[in-house]
Amino acid sequence: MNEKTTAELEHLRGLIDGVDQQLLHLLRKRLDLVAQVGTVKHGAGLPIYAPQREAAMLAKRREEAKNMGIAPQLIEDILRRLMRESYLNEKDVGFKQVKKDLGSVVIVGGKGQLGGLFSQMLTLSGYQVELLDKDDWQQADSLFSNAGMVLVTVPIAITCELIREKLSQLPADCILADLTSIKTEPVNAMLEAHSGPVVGFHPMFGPDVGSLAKQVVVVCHGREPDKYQWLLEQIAIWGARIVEAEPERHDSAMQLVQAMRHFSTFVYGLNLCKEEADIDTLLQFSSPIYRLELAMVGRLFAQSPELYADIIFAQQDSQHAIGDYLDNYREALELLKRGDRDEFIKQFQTVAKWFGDFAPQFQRESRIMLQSVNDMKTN
Ligand SMILES: O=C(O)C(=O)C[C@]1(C(=O)O)C=C[C@@H](O)C=C1
Repeated sequence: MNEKTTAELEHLRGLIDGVDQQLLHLLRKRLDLVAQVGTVKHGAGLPIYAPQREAAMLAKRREEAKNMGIAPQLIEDILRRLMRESYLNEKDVGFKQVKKDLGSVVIVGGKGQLGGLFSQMLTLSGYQVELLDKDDWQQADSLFSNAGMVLVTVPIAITCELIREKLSQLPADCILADLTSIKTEPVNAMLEAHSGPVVGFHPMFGPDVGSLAKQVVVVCHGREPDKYQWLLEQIAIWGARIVEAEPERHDSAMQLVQAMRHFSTFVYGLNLCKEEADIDTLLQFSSPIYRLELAMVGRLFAQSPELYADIIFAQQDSQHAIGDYLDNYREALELLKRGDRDEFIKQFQTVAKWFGDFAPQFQRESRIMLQSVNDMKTN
């Protein structure tokens, strides 16, 4: 680089620094306004997530961006990231308490991660939360006697046994609820153990989400839904979307969504490990989609083996789904071995037709994710 180029670049980069600093001031201003919105919403009991406001705002800003010669997707990306920040900041102001006269909430397994998240959300909403873990059972009776709700979030393998053995003497009007990722057996166990209100939940997210905005919580009704309607409203105020499901329908969908997904991810990691693949080299040669795939597989192994063993082994029926997958894999491998390219293309087209409009939709969504993966690269 000659001196003139260096000087020109330095000058321009100085101007860019100035613009970025102005952006910081604008961000500060926006965060302060969002905090005020949070306080107003907290007072009025409005949900953190306001989808109509978001859609209207994004549409307007996209239009304005276009008129200014700025890519509409750029402002959309920036605003979506900012709104993620809003969900986190608004959360800290606290939430309206829907049910004032509940008594305490006892979270059984409250020292686990998911229990911790629900404890935080309930506390931020003004409820008195008591945590009961395996070492504090001597306090159980006194905690249960004042409980308006008992929320069970222990490993799946011991959930039903714990419900049957430890939760059959709750006050009659106490709500019994659980957060287990399978629903049929825990909901039945709760209905057998307790004669009062019963409800099963499955939060469709991990405990590290930060905010519940836009997350999904599946609810399986047990008994006396009018007694726990307030809780559904409370969860909606936290920003989550409630999806109602019959326990059996939930569990059969979970075989595909969870047990099989996690199992094939496990096998993928197992295969890399047995093949002694060198992750550094794989990353060096990886396209964004492969990096994303590696991240999805690798993140499994950063978590608790017991948790995943529980999820996979809890559903006996998932063996069928996994078996079917293996059969399809084997048949597809035969195709490859036969060199039957035409049949591969035919089957590809059949699947593409079956995906229908979802295929291009997923392509659009994943393009944005892949661009983010690329943005994360530092070398
Ligand atoms: O306008 C609101 O209701 C806000 O909470 C602010 C905001 C934003 O950051 O602009 C954040 C979350 C909502 O989903 C919509 C918009």
